[in-house]
Amino acid sequence: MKFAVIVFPGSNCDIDMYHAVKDELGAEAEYVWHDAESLDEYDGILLPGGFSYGDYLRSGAVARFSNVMKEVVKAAEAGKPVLGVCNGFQVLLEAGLLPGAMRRNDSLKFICRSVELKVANNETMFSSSYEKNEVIQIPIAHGEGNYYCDEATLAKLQENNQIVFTYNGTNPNGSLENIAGIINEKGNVLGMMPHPERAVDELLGGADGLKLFQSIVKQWREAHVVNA
Ligand SMILES: NC(=O)CC[C@H](N)C(=O)O
Repeated sequence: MKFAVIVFPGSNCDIDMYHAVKDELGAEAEYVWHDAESLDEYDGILLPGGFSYGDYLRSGAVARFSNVMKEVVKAAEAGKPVLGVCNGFQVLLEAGLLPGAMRRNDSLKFICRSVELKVANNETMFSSSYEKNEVIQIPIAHGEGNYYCDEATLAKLQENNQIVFTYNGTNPNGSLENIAGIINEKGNVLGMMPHPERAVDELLGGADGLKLFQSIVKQWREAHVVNA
């Protein structure tokens, strides 16, 4: 399985993302610059965190117009796994690949620390290696992680089981219903504010994020590897 790690001007978690999938997971990975014309050769698309285009206007608002986003939309429509972490999640929201919007943290402060997450849905291609309601430790690092959507959208997210991760205990940013990560209706585009790529090795303080990447590969193998 080969991953593309999309790099925008201002991305700053691309190296962590690459390290997570290449070195810790043992999958193939390549950096792909924002002006790329095609993502056809990749099986999975990763949008890392950072401050794409300086977070001007709103975080993710400029990045969504970059060349590569047409290809990300194409990959999502083709059913490939697309994961957006932090700024990557914000880009997916701005691009309309996920519903809702991101507001500034209710404290109006940038928060960087480890938080507890609950795996609210473990029946997705990104979370199948976790137990249902498993509590995991994953770092956050954001100023705009206060997820918001209107009532009708929230009802739909709940009905379809699209809320994959919630904050457990303290909600660090004021997000609606403690939402930390959501998936699209089709089940192949996940956005989350916490950084699983920063929790892939006990030496880094924890490895709870690794199962997310393992889930993606597991699903891909089941779909692509033909038993002889
Ligand atoms: N780590 C990140 O991706 C930061 C995301 C975004 N720029 C914010 O502050 O909310």
